[in-house]
Amino acid sequence: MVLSSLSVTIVVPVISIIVYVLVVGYRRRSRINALRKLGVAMPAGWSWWFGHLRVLDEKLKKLPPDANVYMAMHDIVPDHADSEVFLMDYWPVAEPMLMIFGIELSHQTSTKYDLPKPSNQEHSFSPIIGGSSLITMNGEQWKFWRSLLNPGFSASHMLSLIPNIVDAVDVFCELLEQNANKGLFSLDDMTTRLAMDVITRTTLDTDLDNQRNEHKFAHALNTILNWHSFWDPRILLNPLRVPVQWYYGRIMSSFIRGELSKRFVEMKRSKATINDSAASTKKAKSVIALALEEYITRKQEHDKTPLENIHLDENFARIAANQIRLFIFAGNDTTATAIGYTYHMLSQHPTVLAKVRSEHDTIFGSDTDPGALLRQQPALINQCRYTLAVIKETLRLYPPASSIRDGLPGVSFVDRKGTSIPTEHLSATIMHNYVHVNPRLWHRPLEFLPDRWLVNADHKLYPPPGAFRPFEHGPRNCIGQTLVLNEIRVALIMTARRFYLQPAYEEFDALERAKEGVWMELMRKVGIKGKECKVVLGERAYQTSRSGAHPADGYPCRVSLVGK
Ligand code: HEM
Repeated sequence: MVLSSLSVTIVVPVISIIVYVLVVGYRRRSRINALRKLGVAMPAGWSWWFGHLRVLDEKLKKLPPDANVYMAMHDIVPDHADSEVFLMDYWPVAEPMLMIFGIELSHQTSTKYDLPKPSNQEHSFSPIIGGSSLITMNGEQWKFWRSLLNPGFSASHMLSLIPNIVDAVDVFCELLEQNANKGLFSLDDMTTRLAMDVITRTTLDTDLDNQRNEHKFAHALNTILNWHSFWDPRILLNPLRVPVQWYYGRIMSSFIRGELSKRFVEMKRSKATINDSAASTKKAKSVIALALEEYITRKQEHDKTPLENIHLDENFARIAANQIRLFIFAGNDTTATAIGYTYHMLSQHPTVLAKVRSEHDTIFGSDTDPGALLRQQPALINQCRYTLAVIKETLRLYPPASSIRDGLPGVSFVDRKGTSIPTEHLSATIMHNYVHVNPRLWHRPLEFLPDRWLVNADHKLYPPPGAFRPFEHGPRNCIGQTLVLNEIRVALIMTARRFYLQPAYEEFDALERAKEGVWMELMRKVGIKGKECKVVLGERAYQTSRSGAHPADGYPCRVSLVGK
């Protein structure tokens, strides 16, 4: 009797789970079949049991294990040039996804239908960001926060923050000088620390001095990121992951909440003394200070609350802290990568580097301190048109991010062949890497040609509207794009004529081989261990899957002083 009730307790749930999996599985597989019948493009090799996972696995096997997963699409993309989209079915691991690499479908995703951010994104980002934030919000909540934060990122306000960037780049120069004519160092590590200092200075008005010594806040974020993955079961199932991320999340949170409270008190004080000339000639306000100012103004005007009675509402403070964590997360790796690849491109194209230097000589003079000039006249960066062209061309070839959205019931895309694709139950990703080198859109797509950003609209090289989208288009475009373009320009203006940076991968690989020892060498010689693939599409500094698509192995590099 006991045995039979026990078996009922075990067998019934097990059978229910199996039936549930079969029913859900059947329904999902049938949807893919229906899409196939509609003519939706998808790579060959689809299986009823594993969707396109085996196709993906075959492609990934040809790449280094840390290569960016989008690289696996390289052979598949040309097969779908007529539709400029294909469906990858990640069953049973994830939702099927439309992989987009044309302008029209990108426009439908980001602008025409402005599809929502994936519903599970908030949960995946939560250990890093702490909860709800701009990048995962939708609807009215997103509108409220975006309108509050937009003024802080406006072009004119960003210009007023150039001196903060110059301060951080000054430290970067000091560290490059210390490394000059010495051993190998990781450029990626240095640009990541620089980007962190710039973001915290500009968004929070806090100097972490993280470039000289890793700050506890940066350490906490890096540790959380090291324990984070969107998909890797080895990380996700590790029982230590949750407590580690919780512990370091608390460190980040308490630091930001402390800084936020300080800024709030400062803002109230400055508002109370608004007519005091000493207060009004203060230095430029950080992004969050402007948001707090707007928050106080709204409280005063809408709720008629007197200034002295305004307090930082707990709910507002919690989400504001998440927004700052988001800025630091969204802006740190991506910007660091963009700076690093810009130096890489200059190192590979000496004539371009010469033109950049000559532009800086013309605008800043050949023997002045460009940092000091920029502090006084930040608008000078807008005269550096060729420098900007170099940065854009780098972002075209090495975009650090992509865009993922959820489909909606009733919304159908139309691909270039005219096929209608119902988006319900699908996700859609705009693959910047492939939109940016789509040969239908770009002339000489794989070549690094900054001049394409300076030619007239009737020139063959002229970029077609909507084809360049590293920061995405539409209402959910990147709020930090002006900051990024300013930061890289300032970095180049202050370094390009002073330093000469060269990648040192061959040397790095030789050192790594030497560390492996005799045993591994023997295994390779007899063929037990295969030859390691370290190049992707001819590039040793290939983009990896680390958030922001960092260059492989941290971009080992050497630096020397120009003319010495
Ligand atoms: C090279 C550097 C950067 C690149 C390539 C980049 C790229 C992007 C892209 C593609 C999106 C849209 C994502 C989507 O559609 O799902 C985005 C959104 C966003 N980015 Fe950036 N980003 C960069 C730097 C920054 C910086 C420095 C900040 C902040 C200081 C920042 C803050 C944000 C935020 C808050 C959003 C969400 C905007 C919204 O949904 O309203 N990003 N970024």
